[in-house]
Amino acid sequence: MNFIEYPDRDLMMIGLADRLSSELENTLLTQARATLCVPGGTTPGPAFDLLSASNLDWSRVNVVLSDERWVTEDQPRSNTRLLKERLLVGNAERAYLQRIRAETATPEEAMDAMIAEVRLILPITVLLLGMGNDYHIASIFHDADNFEKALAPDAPPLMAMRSPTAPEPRVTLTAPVLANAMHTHILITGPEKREALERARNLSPREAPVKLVLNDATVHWAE
Ligand SMILES: O=C1O[C@H](COP(=O)(O)O)[C@@H](O)[C@H](O)[C@H]1O
Repeated sequence: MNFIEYPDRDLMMIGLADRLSSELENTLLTQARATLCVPGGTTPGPAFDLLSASNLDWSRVNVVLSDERWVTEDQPRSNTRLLKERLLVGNAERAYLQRIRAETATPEEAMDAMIAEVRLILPITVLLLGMGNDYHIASIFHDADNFEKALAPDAPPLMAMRSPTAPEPRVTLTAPVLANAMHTHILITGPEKREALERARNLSPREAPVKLVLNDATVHWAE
């Protein structure tokens, strides 16, 4: 694990956006396309604002969420809504959005079609993840119904998840896909998440899902 502590959140978002942009740009020197995977939630918005202005050839970039809450896009908790409002604007409007949300009542009804589409944009070139205080990454919650299945080496790339601590059904990219990313970054803020991260270092992936990717990740933290 590489841990970067920044003097404040603004500088962290600038440093992170620069880093993600450089990694995508370098990949596009040798590959036709690159895939950027990003989290939802409350933390990454300012990094998205900066990244969306980056002077990349966004028409060659696939963007996919690490996970989605099964809510409609008009809901504030929709991660797709966050992406559309904060990342896929400006220069980044030309990126291809691989959706992991469909207009079906349950994730299961759309799962086979979404899995087939997600496979087309793998592997992930640049992975940005958030982390909850309970150590979850994407929507891999240790108390979720499909937790063990999502950790299996032969897990499909996308799975439905239901956790007693999550108010709605979720879909999430699974452990093999996340662990196979070329570049991995974790974005966290505040003392509680830093303490959780320190604890996670001595836990197993079953106790702390962040451990699935932590060893190879760069963690970006500011108070
Ligand atoms: O529910 C989610 O939570 C995590 C962490 O979110 P944050 O609000 O604490 O930044 C996020 O990474 C994930 O994508 C999201 O669906």
